Amino acid sequence: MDALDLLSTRRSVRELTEPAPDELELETVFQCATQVPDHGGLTPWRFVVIHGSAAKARFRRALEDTVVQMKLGSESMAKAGKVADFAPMAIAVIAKPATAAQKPKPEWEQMLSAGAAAYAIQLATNALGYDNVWITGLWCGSPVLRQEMGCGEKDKIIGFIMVGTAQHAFPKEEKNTDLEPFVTYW
Ligand SMILES: Cc1cc2nc3c(=O)[nH]c(=O)nc-3n(C[C@H](O)[C@H](O)[C@H](O)COP(=O)(O)O)c2cc1C
Repeated sequence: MDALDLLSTRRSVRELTEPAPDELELETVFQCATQVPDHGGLTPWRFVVIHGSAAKARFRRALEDTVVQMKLGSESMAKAGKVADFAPMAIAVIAKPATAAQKPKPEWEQMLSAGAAAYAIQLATNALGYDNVWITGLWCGSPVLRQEMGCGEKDKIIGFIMVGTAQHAFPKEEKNTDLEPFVTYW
């Protein structure tokens, strides 16, 4: 797919089913995710792939334990189930600021690099023919998920890229944004 076509027609998809990328395709996806701009070469990102029945069961348990631990109630428990079943694959993107680096860069810059990595995962999976959506919700702040994913104090789960194949065909058209409010030419 032409790069500009991909960038100008990308859409999030919320109804996702099998198939999801295989191991070889994931290698490509993470090669793309790790080519993002990265001031100082600090590699401030980590990725956790949740795929397959064992991983999905672990994810579900962590989501449900979050609801119990944070006393969030039955509505959130239902949401936890939906997140667990959202897609055949979830990729957690964790911003891992290298604060102890010899020449650290501001944390906000490192967060943005992780955000770029998340977007690269979206674009790369799209380019491979899959669909996805980036979600966050209260799950990103979950102490259970943070611990399960080995987050340090400064680390932030910045999203879960839910990946699979669109259940229904959908039109891919350019958004044709009215650019006037967003762009100034000096
Ligand atoms: C950091 C971030 C967090 C998001 N969190 C959620 C979320 O928790 N739930 C949700 O439905 N959409 C969430 N979205 C929005 C969707 O990923 C998507 O971008 C939005 O629905 C617009 O669709 P589009 O990407 O096709 O334009 C989030 C987007 C970003 C960038």
